[in-house]
Amino acid sequence: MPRFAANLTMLFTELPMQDRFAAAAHAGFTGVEILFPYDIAAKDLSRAATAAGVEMVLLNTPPPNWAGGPRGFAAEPGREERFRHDFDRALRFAQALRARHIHVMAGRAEGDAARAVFVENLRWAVQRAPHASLTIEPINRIDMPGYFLADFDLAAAIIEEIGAPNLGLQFDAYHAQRITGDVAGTWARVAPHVRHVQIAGYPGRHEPVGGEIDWPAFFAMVDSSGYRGWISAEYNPEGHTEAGLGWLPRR
Ligand SMILES: O=C(O)C(=O)[C@H](O)CO
Ligand SMILES: [Mg+2]
Repeated sequence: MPRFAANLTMLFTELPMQDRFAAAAHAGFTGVEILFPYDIAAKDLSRAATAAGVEMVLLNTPPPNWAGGPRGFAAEPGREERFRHDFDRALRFAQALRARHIHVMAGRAEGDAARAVFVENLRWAVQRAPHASLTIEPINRIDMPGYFLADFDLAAAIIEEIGAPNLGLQFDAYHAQRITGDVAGTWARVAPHVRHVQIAGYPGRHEPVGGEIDWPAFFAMVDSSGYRGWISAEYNPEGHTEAGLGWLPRR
């Protein structure tokens, strides 16, 4: 059975960030992720994670603008220097937090030049951080207009092309359903590349309960595929976070 992590950027927002670690542990999560942790000193976040006894699972490459700013530069021609600077910053945070994965965000771009730059930047990153685990995540363009990586087959092709042991796929079931309408079929195609999973109900991006995704079947499929990584709850709670955690196994 995979382990469950709480995305602290979206869950437990009733509390200040440092208090969300303990709240997640109390609720039954054994791991946490933060999309953009850069506003708080890494040592303070690390202390909170250690005190709560939770593992830091993932963070994103900057910039840290969750409120609608750019979402990375890895696929943007002409922004290679900025990408490398941001990547090194993410690496420092990931090392300080002992984070398992770094999600390399592609940013807004399109076309062959963007694909080539994305591949080139990822090749640089996997060599720059051979001991880090890097992920790329297809994100739907309705929620994130213009985002370069919005195709699971393209992500799988790029991972195969680069062929690095420290690069894999971040499979967000919400985006998979929104992009393809077939989360199960998409999983079946790309499962060998998956090294991190995120979940949210579709439609609505709330708790993984009901809606278009058959959650018991999804968890059974992920489990039987041999995936042994983390499944992270990355959704906007309908109400109070705690009140919506009935879906979490082993509580
Ligand atoms: O939007 C998502 O699903 C993500 O996981 C991104 O990391 C958000 O920036
Ligand atoms: Mg996601």
